[in-house]
Amino acid sequence: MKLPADAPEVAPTPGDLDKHTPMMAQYLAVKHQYPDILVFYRMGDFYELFWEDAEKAARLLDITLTRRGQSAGRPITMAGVPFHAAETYLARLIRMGESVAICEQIGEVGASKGPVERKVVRVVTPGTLTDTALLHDKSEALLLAVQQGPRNRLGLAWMALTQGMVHLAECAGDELEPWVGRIGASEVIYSGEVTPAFEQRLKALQSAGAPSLALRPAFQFDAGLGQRKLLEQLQATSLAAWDAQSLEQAHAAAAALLAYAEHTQGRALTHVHALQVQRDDELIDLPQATRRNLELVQTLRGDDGPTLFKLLDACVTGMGSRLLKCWLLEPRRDRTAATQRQDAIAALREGPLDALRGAFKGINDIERITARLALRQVRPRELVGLRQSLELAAQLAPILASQAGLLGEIGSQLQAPPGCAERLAGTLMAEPAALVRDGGVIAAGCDADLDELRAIQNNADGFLLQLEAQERERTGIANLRVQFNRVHGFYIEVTQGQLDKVPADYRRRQTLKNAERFITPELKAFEDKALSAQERALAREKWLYEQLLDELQAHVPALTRLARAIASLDALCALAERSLTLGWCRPQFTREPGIEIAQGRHPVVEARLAETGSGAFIPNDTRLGPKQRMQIITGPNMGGKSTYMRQVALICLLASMGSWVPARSCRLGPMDAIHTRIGAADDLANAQSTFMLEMTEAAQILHAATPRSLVLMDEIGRGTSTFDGLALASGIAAYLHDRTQAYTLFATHYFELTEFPARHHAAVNWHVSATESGHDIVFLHELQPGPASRSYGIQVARLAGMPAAVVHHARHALAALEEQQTQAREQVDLFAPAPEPAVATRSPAEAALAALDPDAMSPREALDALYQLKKLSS
Ligand SMILES: Nc1ncnc2c1ncn2[C@@H]1O[C@H](COP(=O)(O)OP(=O)(O)OP(=O)(O)O)[C@@H](O)[C@H]1O
Repeated sequence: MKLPADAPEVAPTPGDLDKHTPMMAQYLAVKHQYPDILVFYRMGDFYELFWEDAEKAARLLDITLTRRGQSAGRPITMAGVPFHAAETYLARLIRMGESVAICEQIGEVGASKGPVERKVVRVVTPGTLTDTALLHDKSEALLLAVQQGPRNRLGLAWMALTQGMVHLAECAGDELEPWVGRIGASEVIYSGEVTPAFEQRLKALQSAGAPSLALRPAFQFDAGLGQRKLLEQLQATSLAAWDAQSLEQAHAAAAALLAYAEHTQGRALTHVHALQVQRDDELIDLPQATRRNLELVQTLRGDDGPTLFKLLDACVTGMGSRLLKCWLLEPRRDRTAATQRQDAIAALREGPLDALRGAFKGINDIERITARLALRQVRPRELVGLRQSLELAAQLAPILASQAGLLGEIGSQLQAPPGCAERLAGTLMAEPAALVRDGGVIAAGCDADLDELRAIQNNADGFLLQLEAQERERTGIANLRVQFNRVHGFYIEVTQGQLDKVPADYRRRQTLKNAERFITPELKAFEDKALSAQERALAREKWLYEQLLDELQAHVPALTRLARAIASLDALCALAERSLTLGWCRPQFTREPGIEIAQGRHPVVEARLAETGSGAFIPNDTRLGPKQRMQIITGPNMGGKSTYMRQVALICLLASMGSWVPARSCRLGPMDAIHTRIGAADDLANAQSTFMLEMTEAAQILHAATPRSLVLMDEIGRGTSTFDGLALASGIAAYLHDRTQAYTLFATHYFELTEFPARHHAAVNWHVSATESGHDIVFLHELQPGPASRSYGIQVARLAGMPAAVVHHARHALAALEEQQTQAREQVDLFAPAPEPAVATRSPAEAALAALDPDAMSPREALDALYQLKKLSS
């Protein structure tokens, strides 16, 4: 991997191209167009990288760096990856957030003087992946474009290239982080003209482990162009049908999004013809912290499981899994879709479930194959997969024949485009070669010319045997052989001892140690015919394949529709299967506010307990409404407080996505957000301490929550001294109770807080039960009314294997502390209303200054504001 000692080379600038070898000049011209990303430059069976690219690739991929020859007097450092293994290397680079321009040989070798013509055919970037081998089959690779508009507005446009749908949204400038977090893009593009502060925020997102960033020219972020491009993609005359006509900033982002996507694919996006506008008041808000704390798609340790999604994902197809994940992460406030899904689950449970799930087996990822077809990247074997899938999909619609509602609607969309499967079957071999360029892809009988060319090749064997017999007889050489190899073509081989019998018309082709190889005019003529037949057959196959792709383009919209219908059906079947297997019930939506759950369970903990045989899960009830909005939950460590709170949130989320829920019954009023403040991990990357993070998250919740939000507060205040923590916890509880009025589950170890309900009418004490048996503690995990009598911390420490001396010491210390506290207690009233804070009066200039947003101002506006301030302060 390391170069021989002397210095790394810096790539020469293209200014002095004529001093370079023709090939390096060609390379440098390509590299000049892609200065910031790696260029894979095709040379025969390898993709080569040069100079800095080579050094970077050698470092990232641990491949050998070599030095070969010179160009313009400088040694050429290079590193290469074999063409056939390129995908593995690409996948690794993409995972590291790198992008790669793939430069292929497009001209014929020897067609002209100088190097073969080469061209960048596509750019592989983390957010624009379409290659099945590079994609995770259960998640999308999303590209997001962000436009920083005036007046503190942001425009967002995003898409998965394999889906063909553009999403648009606009939000306030300070909402960038939650939106980017929610969208979960793999790559974010932004204009070269954003303010430095804005760019800094994007970079901070990136360092928090999120997407890779790409800077794009400012002129591409053009609202007018965006609107035109969207209309073109949608083949519509107005965006009004999507209620998207006034989203100017989002249009600007869409312009850059589509331009970048086209640029990476090297062609127009003919499969993109769907649009969805997302408004933040349409979805139930699941902030990043909530997704993380509830372990929806990733555990707190960053693993794929056990998570709620992993438990839910009984889908048979990748398309189904991806859609299910989307339902889970984007539940809607409006319950229409959720109710339709619940109805569908009920109907599936009644009958067609097993038949449908059986029929999904063997169906390939039609969605991704279709996108690759539209981008003309599809491989022969994927098309054979598509054909098989279309045949299998034909069995689905009859199973849904008698269904109404959502299932009936899906059933009507399960139509394969007429003639498509037949066309594929008639054109492609049943087991074609991996790549068209190798031949062996187009079926026999599909094209008369191809059949004829193949016949010439196939007849070669017969011809050679016949020629061999004829020549043996003519020359009397019994061991004469007529053969073929790739390098030398056809030849007649005669061993040393027989050379005197060689006739005059034999021309020498090659001399070996023990034999000579010859060619005759007759064999030469045959060779020309056979070799040209082979070349022509390959060219013909390529042409026929292109014809097939041309023809299939017309089916792309229908195939996309079919893929979506199968994905929905698969996701619904998964939910129905889960509801049956895990014993879930159908939740009821109500107009009145409230959360009522009878015998609720935490689905993931319950599954874990069942898996490990560690006993049954103890169900618990929940009742929250306008009169009882807040539960103060106390009880021992390990008692089940966190589990209980999370289970309430998960049940609400499952219900809102349209799933059935782990409970005996559930009634759910309107809901707009689920906020959680649970546990804390230091965010060292962003230089935030545990306590700072805890307070930041809590503050965000207090600002964002509404009476329709569910708030989970787990042990708030524990990150600082007891008094600070207790004082803050009581302040936060009072704010949530009096002002925010959200449904709140408030778990705490501060016993003082159990006095809170006495002064706050909508709060009530609950505790998780435990009993003592001797010195040991037994957790009952049952939620009971009233405060916990004690905390059992010392017993839990003993269970955890704490040395006996420490436990003994702790018992004594505890007794002393408790005595001291009883004496001090009466003097402090934690919940006495605090006097109103003195509000410092602001001068008019200060007020005007506070209202300014420098990020959103043009230089002209900034100057005007400065004059205005000067006037106010004089
Ligand atoms: N309802 C239940 N039924 C059965 N087991 C449960 C139940 N609730 C919790 N458990 C078990 O107890 C363990 C501890 O639960 P949990 O983390 O919720 O306790 P906690 O009260 O929040 O503890 P701490 O205060 O230390 O955070 C869980 O991992 C689970 O195995």
